[in-house]
Amino acid sequence: MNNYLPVTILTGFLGSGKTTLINHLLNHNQHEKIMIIENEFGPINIDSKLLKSDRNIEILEMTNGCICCSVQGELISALHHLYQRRLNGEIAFDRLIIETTGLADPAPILQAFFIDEFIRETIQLDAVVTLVDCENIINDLNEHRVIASQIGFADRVILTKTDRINDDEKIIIVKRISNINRKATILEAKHGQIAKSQWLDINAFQLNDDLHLNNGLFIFENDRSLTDKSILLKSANNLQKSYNDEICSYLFEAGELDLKKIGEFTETLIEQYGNDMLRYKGVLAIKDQSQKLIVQGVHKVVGFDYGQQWENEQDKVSKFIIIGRKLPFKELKQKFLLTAVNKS
Ligand SMILES: Nc1nc2c(ncn2[C@@H]2O[C@H](COP(=O)(O)OP(=O)(O)OP(=O)(O)O)[C@@H](O)[C@H]2O)c(=O)[nH]1
Repeated sequence: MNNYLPVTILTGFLGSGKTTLINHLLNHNQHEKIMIIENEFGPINIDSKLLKSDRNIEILEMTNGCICCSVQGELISALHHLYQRRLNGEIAFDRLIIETTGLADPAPILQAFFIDEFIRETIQLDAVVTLVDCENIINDLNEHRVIASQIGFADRVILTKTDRINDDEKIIIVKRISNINRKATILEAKHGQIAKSQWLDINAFQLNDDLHLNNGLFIFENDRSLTDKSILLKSANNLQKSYNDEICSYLFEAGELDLKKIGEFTETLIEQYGNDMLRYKGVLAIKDQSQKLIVQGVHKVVGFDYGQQWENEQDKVSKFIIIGRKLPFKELKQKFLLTAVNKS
């Protein structure tokens, strides 16, 4: 065991299948030891009873309230404590999963990883994984705002209970989720069955140039390569329904950009709208620069870095995606386009 400690935030509304997924992971992952932080409302944590006790699992329960509103500080000190005990050899585990209560907005949980310097430097936030209960999602989305937020923050959305719906219903659900979050890869798990490589060790918070935009459901052909299950969605092309979800994806595209102008645009954007920007990522082509400029952020926490080289001139297209709450899309698009270099 080394000091490297990856953390996955697992969210999903009440009954969406979080415990079922973890149980499946534990049954098929004998080599790794997993620490789980569970957070439920109320004084008794029922979930830990449902999780099969196993040698390769330790559960830390946080039952004083919801992580998201009252115990962010408690989460931070729990993370410090766990890390230190692991370092001292008092407990051994290879990864940590934070299973949130179904009612939690992931924002404050995510923020804990950025606001605390010690955590930022020692613990690697791997990804936010959100489960969606396909049997109930359409009704629940309209009634519980937190679900759109859980989907909006996700790097992976895993559909559950797909055995309870037909393909047409699945298409509608996939479209609705894509409308909210076009950056997350949408996958499927029946009764928790999904390979761990599909939702663990994603490295979603590393500054890399992977800006994968989803248009549908994905399956993994082998361990890592994603294949668009487009057949399922072709029949849905005429489904042009627009949704009124508060949170949705905004995509900006242009050619080469002026570094100073895009810097100013991003700064103003974050200053004005950072609170309403759940996640965002840009892979940008900068004039006279052979490397891709990567921008990635959560609310007002943003990181910039140069990534790989562009392979050839024709590929130099700048893409910037924001998953946000009620942003003035037309106005922002116009401002983004103004940062482009005029080629004439
Ligand atoms: N039909 C069907 N049922 C499922 C599937 N996945 C989970 N379930 C069932 O859904 C119910 C809720 O699953 P849990 O894993 O307890 O969900 P949870 O997200 O941990 O629930 P909370 O802790 O209440 O938020 C259980 O009865 C599961 O057996 C699935 O793919 N298909």
